[in-house]
Amino acid sequence: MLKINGLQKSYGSRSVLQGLSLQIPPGEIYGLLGPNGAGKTTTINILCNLLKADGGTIEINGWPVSEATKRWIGVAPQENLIYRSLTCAENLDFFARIYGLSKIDRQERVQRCLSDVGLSDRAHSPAETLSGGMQRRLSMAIALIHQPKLVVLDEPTTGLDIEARYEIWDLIRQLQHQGMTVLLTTHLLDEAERLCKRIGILKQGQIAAEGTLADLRQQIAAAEILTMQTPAPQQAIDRARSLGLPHRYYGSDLAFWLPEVLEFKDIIAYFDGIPLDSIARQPVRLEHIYVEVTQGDRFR
Ligand SMILES: Nc1ncnc2c1ncn2[C@@H]1O[C@H](COP(=O)(O)OP(=O)(O)OP(=O)(O)O)[C@@H](O)[C@H]1O
Repeated sequence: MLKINGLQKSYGSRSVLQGLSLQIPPGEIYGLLGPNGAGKTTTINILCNLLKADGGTIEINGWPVSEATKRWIGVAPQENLIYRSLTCAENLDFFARIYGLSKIDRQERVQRCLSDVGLSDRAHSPAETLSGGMQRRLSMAIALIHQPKLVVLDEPTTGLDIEARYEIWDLIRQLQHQGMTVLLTTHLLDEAERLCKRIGILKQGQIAAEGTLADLRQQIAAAEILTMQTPAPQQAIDRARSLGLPHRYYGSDLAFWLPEVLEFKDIIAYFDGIPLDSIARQPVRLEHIYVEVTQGDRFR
C-alpha cells in the first residue's frame, strides 16, 4: 500500500530525513516512532504532497505521490483541523465539499462518519462544545470523509485521558477491520505495542530498527529486565558487572538485563549482601528497545 524509499529532506543546512525507507502492506497498522524532531511530521507532510522531498520516492497503491494520490490518504494531524464554531456535521460537510462529493453522497458520508466515530448524537453541536476526546474523534471522522485507503494518524491520543484513549484505540482497530491501512505516530509506547503490527523507530533520519515487537525483542540481548531500587546502586552495578549483567537507567530507574529467565531466588542470590528497597522482573517492553535504539550507539 505504501512504499517509501530513500526519502531525504533538509531544512536549510539541517538534514532531517537521510534515506528513510519503509513499506506498509494493505490493512496493516504501522507505528512510526522517534524522538521529538526526528522527522515524523515531515514524512507525513511529504506523503500528503504538502512538502517536497529532496530525494527518494514514495508510492501509494503503486502510484508516485501527486495531487491525485491525496485522495487515497486521510490525515488526522497533531493539531485537530476543525472549525470550532461549526457543528460536527457542518465540519464534515465542509471537508466533503472540498473532496467534491455530491450532495447525496455528502449526506450519506457525514451520517456514516459521525456514526463510525460515535458522534451521531452530537451532529448539531458546535465543535467547540465537544470534549478533547470528542474533538479528536471528529478530526478522525474528517480524515475518513472521502473513504481513504491509507489513514495517517499523527499522535492521535496525545493529551487525552485514558477513557478517551480507549475510544480512539477502538476506532483505530475498527479502521483496520474495515480494510484500511494505518500509519500511526506516537510517543506512547504502550499505544504502539497495543495497536501496531509492525513498528519502525526513526533515528538520524532513517529507520534504525523495524519489525513486530517479537522481532524487535530479538535485537536486544535481554530475556527479562530486572528493575531495582537500592540505596547502594553502585554496589549493585559492580556486582551485576562481575556477573556479566549489563545495567541501564530508564529515567532514574536502575535496571539490569537478564540474558535468560531465571528463578527469582537465584536473582536474589546474585545481589546477596546489597541493601534492596525493591526488586522486580518484567518482560522486555518496547520502552527498553526504544531507549536502546534511540540512545545507544549500536543502532545507526
Ligand atoms: N518548516 C520548517 N523549517 C525549518 N525546520 C523545520 C520545519 N519543519 C520542521 N523543522 C525541523 O525539522 C525537524 C523535524 O521536525 P518534525 O516536525 O518532522 O519532527 P517530529 O518527529 O514530527 O517531531 P515531534 O515528535 O516533536 O512532532 C525538527 O528539528 C524541526 O524543528
